[in-house]
Amino acid sequence: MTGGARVLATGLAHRFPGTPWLYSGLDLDLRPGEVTGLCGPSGCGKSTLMSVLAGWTPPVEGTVRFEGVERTGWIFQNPHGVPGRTALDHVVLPLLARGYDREGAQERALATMTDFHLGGLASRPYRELSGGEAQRLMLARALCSDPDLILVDEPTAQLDLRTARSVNTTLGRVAAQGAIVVVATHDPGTRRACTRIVDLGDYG
Ligand SMILES: Nc1ncnc2c1ncn2[C@@H]1O[C@H](COP(=O)(O)OP(=O)(O)OP(=O)(O)O)[C@@H](O)[C@H]1O
Repeated sequence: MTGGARVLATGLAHRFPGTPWLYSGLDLDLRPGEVTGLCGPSGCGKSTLMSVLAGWTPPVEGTVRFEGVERTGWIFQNPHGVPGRTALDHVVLPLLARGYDREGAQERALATMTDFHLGGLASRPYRELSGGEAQRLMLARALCSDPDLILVDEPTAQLDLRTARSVNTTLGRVAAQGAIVVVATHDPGTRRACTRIVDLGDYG
């Protein structure tokens, strides 16, 4: 995480072949510390825009400039883990892949999991985690890779109110640690956790 990252999108427009424009004329200037909520009705192009902001999908019109974005994390709506592996393993393994030794990786993973109120679940197999615990685990794992940009798709879609509230609080914490956070959501609670809302319905 460099802390000086910026994503500058200008004049974005997107459509799929043979279909109407999803959005057009969209400008975004995303900075660390911000949580930007992408809102709008189902099918308006939120996930498509996330893919454009991840640099995976080229925009049909417009440009996206990434400054100082070395690592991007994407947390999908339905997180997939390895059922028989522990919660801790899910956070440790990417750290090992980044060159941490086992002790260092476990220490960092546990500290981050504790931040996300998951410390007590470290040795629990992934298959026994609740939906909200799995979401928070994926956020903890993403944060451990020191991402400059984190894209989160519908993080509270299938969660109860209390768990959703805890996930929403987490988004602010991730941003406060210096990441640019972009979240696609329909949830009023998540909207309140955002520092800025982009309603794609305004660009249709
Ligand atoms: N590869 C594709 N080819 C053609 N159409 C696509 C493709 N991917 C998505 N679409 C269409 O583009 C539109 C926008 O999809 P997208 O998933 O970005 O919407 P969304 O706002 O994230 O929806 P939701 O809130 O339901 O998740 C939808 O009508 C979808 O069917």
